[in-house]
Amino acid sequence: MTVVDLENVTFAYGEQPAVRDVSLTVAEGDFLGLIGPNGSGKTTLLQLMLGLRSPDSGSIELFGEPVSSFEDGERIGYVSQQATSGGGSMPVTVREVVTMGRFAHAGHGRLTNTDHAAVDDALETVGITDLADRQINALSGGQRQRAYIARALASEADLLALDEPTVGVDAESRDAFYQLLESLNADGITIILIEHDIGVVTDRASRIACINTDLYHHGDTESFVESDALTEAYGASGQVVHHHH
Ligand SMILES: Nc1ncnc2c1ncn2[C@@H]1O[C@H](COP(=O)(O)OP(=O)(O)OP(=O)(O)O)[C@@H](O)[C@H]1O
Repeated sequence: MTVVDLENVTFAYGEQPAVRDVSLTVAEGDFLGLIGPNGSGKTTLLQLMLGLRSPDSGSIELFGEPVSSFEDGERIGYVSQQATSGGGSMPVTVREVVTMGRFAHAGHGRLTNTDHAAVDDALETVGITDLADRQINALSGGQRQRAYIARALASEADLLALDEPTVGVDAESRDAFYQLLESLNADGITIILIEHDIGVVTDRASRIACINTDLYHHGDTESFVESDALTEAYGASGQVVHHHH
């Protein structure tokens, strides 16, 4: 089954396109690494895929339907850069954040036992049961990311989209975090991951999309490693791996 299908998608903020004529598909069960230099359109492309931005031209389907027909958050867990960087000062607990993932299921009624069980399961899966009653803003970066993943799991998302989720996370937590992603992927959740560390992407992802406004590569990780796409997309600057902060 095709989860995301982009055909000839172009998007510009002003005159200059951020994403140009990109066509690609993400299949159920894929672990897609989305890479490219700074400002190359990765976040924009991800937001287009999720229906958070409308393309200037081209078409986008999610789960075989036009992306515009999807309700906010339906079937999708999106962990944005802002979500994990600790922005927002809402005094909410981890349990409340994860419970928000159930609102689509609970409708306007009260949360059922099934909802509470789904929240407990999600907290358990990502290993933060002991943090459930802490304020979300009092967590470390890595713990906060797990909380947002748990929210996606509680919503029974089929697709998890993450935008540089390990910025500011120490190496050990980062490794554990990517192991969690791999095990979720093995359980059948489709993953799209923006990550600036190319070594991490080629180690973990089954497929790679490499962009710099234009799409330079889309295919399995092995064919990417053997191709010239990396040097072509990153240009002569030689800036292959960059670090934020
Ligand atoms: N809201 C916006 N308004 C205007 N221009 C924008 C906006 N967001 C992004 N851009 C521009 O569009 C281009 C693509 O940005 P985008 O954030 O998609 O790239 P990115 O690959 O995710 O970057 P990074 O790796 O630095 O996070 C950049 O040139 C950026 O300056």
